[in-house]
Amino acid sequence: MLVAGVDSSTQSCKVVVRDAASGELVREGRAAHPDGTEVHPHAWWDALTEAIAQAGGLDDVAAASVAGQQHGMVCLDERGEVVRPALLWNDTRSAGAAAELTAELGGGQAWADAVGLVPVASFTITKLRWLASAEPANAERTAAVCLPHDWLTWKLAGAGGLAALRTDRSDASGTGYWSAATGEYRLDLLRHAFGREPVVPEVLGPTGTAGNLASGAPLGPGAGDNAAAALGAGALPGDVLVSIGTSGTAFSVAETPAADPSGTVAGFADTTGRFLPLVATLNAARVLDAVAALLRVDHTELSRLALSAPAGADGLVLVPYLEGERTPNRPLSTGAVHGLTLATSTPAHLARAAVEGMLCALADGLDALVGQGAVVNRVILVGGGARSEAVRRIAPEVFGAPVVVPPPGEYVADGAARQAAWVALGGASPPTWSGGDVQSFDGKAVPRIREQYAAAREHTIDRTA
Ligand SMILES: Nc1ncnc2c1ncn2[C@@H]1O[C@H](COP(=O)(O)OP(=O)(O)O)[C@@H](O)[C@H]1O
Ligand SMILES: O=C(CO)[C@@H](O)[C@H](O)COP(=O)(O)O
Repeated sequence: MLVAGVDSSTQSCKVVVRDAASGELVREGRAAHPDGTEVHPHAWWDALTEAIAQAGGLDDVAAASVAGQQHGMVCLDERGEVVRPALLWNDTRSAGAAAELTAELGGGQAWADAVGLVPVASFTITKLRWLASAEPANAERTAAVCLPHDWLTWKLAGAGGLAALRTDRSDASGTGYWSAATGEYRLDLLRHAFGREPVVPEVLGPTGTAGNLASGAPLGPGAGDNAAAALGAGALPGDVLVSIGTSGTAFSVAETPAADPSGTVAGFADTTGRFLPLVATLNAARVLDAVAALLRVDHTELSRLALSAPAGADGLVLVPYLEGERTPNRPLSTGAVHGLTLATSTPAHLARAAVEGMLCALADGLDALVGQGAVVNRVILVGGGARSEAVRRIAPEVFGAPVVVPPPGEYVADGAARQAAWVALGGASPPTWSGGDVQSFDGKAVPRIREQYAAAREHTIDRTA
């Protein structure tokens, strides 16, 4: 029996077809998404269609699930047409709306108590407030609001009217108007932010059916991409996953919901009925892409250069806020390089500083997770950036914990496929799939890297345009 999993992530769409019982990879496909922080959902549909065709189609799968980038605002009119291009999780134009909403409810503690998170520009609720004030005509036409994975699932199921929209706990928990702790929508907060109450998707449990493919096979509830990665990588208690994709994320599966009034840790839900406390940065793999482009080298050479410089890069520090930042909440910030001397003005030092700076921002996130009760026995590194040898070797020096890297793979799409297998096979828990051999990296912590980063990270300037 075959099942399919989809990862509609920021930069691309990936489809895997796996054996439901063993997890063995049978077929796969992928297609690129357009650049930008505002993307028309039709571009995701085109990429999904292409990736499905590459993967040999879905006619023979017993179930399928879609995972996707979180938080993106997809507005639909009464007929189910898309009202405007979606604002993605990394679009910072709603930063002002986030500050307004936080103040209006009485601050971070009130939001953490209500929905387990404190508004920042990434979250859907702030984008809806922005829409209501910046584009009132589009807000007026909006009859329903959903997320990228909800919309793609709905399309695969035949787009049968707004009442057919479905979502899952993990993605609902990133909207700002659904509480992981209570499992209920906070439609009062949605109304407060948007001025009225559009249709929102029904939230399914871990193996609920969101609709059916043309073949009649069920579609699982799907998931936010980070929750799907946790399922795909088979994270255990004491594991913290760090994903280095377009976003950098650090998260763990927890038995109790998080409610961090500082907003650093978001109290999301997972795919199994548990919780997923998570810290996200806006700047991860693309920092390495940018520095590789600057140095006119590919990723293999960037990695070689980084590993040829000493730990700490002789004091050269790169603060990686190239896209503004979400954690810490500095949407207008730019990146910075500190510690330039004649000796540190080399490609190797800059490459090392880029890897260290990107990882230091994530290490700050790990500290925050520990502050919310997470135990870090080991870090599981996934995402495109985890393919870099320099990232793998430098990560334990920065994180101060052993790092394991599962075999290169599409862990988000795999998590979606594992959810689909759970839907197809039934049972109290998802099927056990063997994950393959992990590589372990046990380098000793080098505290100086984080100390010099901590001294440098406040010294940035805001963008002027
Ligand atoms: N060997 C590598 N070293 C560093 N970065 C890499 C490497 N291979 C891919 N990447 C980067 O990983 C990113 C894609 O990772 P992925 O996890 O698929 O992102 P997303 O899920 O956000 O679309 C791209 O920015 C890509 O350039
Ligand atoms: O906003 C978040 C998590 O809160 C991001 O992690 C998005 O879910 C995008 O993920 P990638 O495309 O970078 O994997």
